[in-house]
Amino acid sequence: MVIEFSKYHGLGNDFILIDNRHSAEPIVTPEQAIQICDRHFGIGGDGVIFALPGKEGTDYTMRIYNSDGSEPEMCGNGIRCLAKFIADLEGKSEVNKTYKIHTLAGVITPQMQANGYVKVDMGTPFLTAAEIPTTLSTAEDKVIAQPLEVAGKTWDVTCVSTGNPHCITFVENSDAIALEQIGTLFEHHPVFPQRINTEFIQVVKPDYMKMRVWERGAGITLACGTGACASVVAGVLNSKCDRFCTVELPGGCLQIEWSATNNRVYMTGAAQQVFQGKYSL
Ligand SMILES: N[C@H](CCC[C@H](N)C(=O)O)C(=O)O
Repeated sequence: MVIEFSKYHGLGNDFILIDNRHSAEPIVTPEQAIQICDRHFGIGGDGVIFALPGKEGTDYTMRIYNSDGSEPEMCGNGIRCLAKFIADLEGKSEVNKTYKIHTLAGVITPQMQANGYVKVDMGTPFLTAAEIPTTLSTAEDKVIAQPLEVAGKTWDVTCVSTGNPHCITFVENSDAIALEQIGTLFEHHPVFPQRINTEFIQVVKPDYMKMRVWERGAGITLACGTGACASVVAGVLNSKCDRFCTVELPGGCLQIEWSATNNRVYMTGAAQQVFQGKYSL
């Protein structure tokens, strides 16, 4: 089977996007997604994203497979890429156009901005141990600055779900973290029954933080949108940052706001198409 695809990235977090509007199920299997994402034997990417028909009153449905074939609930950089992909498919790019996208994390609404960026209402964060999920605290308790032993060191971690699970720890120097060695130890730690995305945050000033990330199902990526949102929520919960914060990732910057008025998180950033092609499965 030959599939047509478009390659997009959000701050270097890169995805293969597939027009799946003619089928209610993804036309590529998780096993095929692993092959497609391989950077030597396939197209190369952090994941595969499908634009499926909308349901329950939404315009489209987003499904995504990580590069290890697992299916996460949501992807922040990915949904900005999807919004751009949809505008390209529909042959129009309307400033302030908002798409209603059905995801496994609920209905998410990306809005096209005049400067070409995309602003996304990411919904409300989930903070109890049961909602992450994690066994680090009792089910109905929040997980804020809790000790977690990883690689012979005790880390103070705060857990936030943005539809997908995140573990955030604040460090003096995010560049000094040996992500290659410890990222997978966090991801597969037994206190995270659905694995975890882990963010290492250096707060430069109250409205500016640096972030590095080890993603569940993808490893080290250049950016993580849901992770940036979760990190600002964790920063506010730990009184380390403002509710409106710039997050600098290796691939670029995102503007994140955790609204004090409606408890929703907003993410604004770029998303770009880099090439299109056909791939033989
Ligand atoms: N690897 C993540 C999904 C992609 C999230 C990230 N790429 C983003 O931009 O939010 C997970 O399994 O939860």
